[in-house]
Amino acid sequence: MPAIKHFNFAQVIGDGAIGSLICAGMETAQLPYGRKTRSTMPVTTLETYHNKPIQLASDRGNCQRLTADDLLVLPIKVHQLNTALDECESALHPNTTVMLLQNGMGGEEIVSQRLPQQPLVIATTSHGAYKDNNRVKHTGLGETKIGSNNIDAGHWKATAALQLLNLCIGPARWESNMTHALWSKLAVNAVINPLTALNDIPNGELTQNKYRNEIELLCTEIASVMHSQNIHVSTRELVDNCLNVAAATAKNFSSMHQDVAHKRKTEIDAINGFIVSTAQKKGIDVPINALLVQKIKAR
Ligand SMILES: NC(=O)C1=CN([C@@H]2O[C@H](COP(=O)(O)OP(=O)(O)OC[C@H]3O[C@@H](n4cnc5c(N)ncnc54)[C@H](OP(=O)(O)O)[C@@H]3O)[C@@H](O)[C@H]2O)C=CC1
Ligand SMILES: CC(C)(CO)C(=O)C(=O)O
Repeated sequence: MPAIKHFNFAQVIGDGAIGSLICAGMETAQLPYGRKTRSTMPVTTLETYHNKPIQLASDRGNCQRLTADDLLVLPIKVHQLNTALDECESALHPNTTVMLLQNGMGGEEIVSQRLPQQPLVIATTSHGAYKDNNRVKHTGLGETKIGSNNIDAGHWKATAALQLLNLCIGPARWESNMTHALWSKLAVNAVINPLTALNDIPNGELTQNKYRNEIELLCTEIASVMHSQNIHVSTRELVDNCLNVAAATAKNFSSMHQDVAHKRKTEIDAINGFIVSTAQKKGIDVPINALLVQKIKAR
């Protein structure tokens, strides 16, 4: 069997929760990586799920010059992508692979409009991590899906990206239909994130009966928008999936809950906002999603 080719170097943008998990995986596997951070107190340590501390490589303020055999990892929010690309675009080779890793939609469009020829892989993860000053704690084990609309699964860059994610936030698997995987995750985030943020509750509380009606109405809207994108799921499947994730992450406070609590910009535009704008284009009414966008923005 031929040896797997790795990326020569991975440039990770930010020292966020998920980015730090990825760096810790590369640190452990002794793969070359760099971090571009901008905080006054950058993350130095990742505490693993089993409480083992891993020291991360020192950060640098700039993106390093990257070659065709390197990887740019963007584990940042959709609304942070344009700034990151402004800062990194000139450091990219036309064949540097770019990896997107975030909740919500719109990231692929931003990157492919700005860098239409760039090899691009898109990933979504259900691992949980929490950033507290200069430490990140791996709080929940999950899995990661990855796919691409411009690299074949057999290309070495696809294999290398999958291998990297398996080392850092595995188990990871290649999805031939990433659009489907992203919509499924979007549906979960569109229910759990705003409802936990607005009701100030951990994820597990959403399994209580008093939230069931709102969750069902929300999932009915989301299922009809997904249907308009040729993704055929029933309201029942969406509700069950949301409740399963809420139960599996019962003690977690969702990322939107944390953003609201810390008065940070939320990802509502890339989550429920994306559902609303997709629905508008198709002439579908989604009043509950629209109301959640309004309510989160009013926080
Ligand atoms: N944390 C989790 O458990 C999970 C998160 N996700 C998703 O993954 C994505 C990332 O989440 P998470 O890691 O939690 O987010 P964080 O806010 O912890 O991480 C993003 C980090 O990147 C930094 N950053 C953004 N742009 C730049 C830039 N141009 N240069 C340098 N640093 C930059 C931010 O800095 P600053 O603070 O200054 O903005 C921030 O520290 C989100 O879409 C989230 O929804 C998905 C699954 C689970
Ligand atoms: C899966 C879930 C809801 C876990 O909290 C999440 O992705 C988030 O908080 O953004």
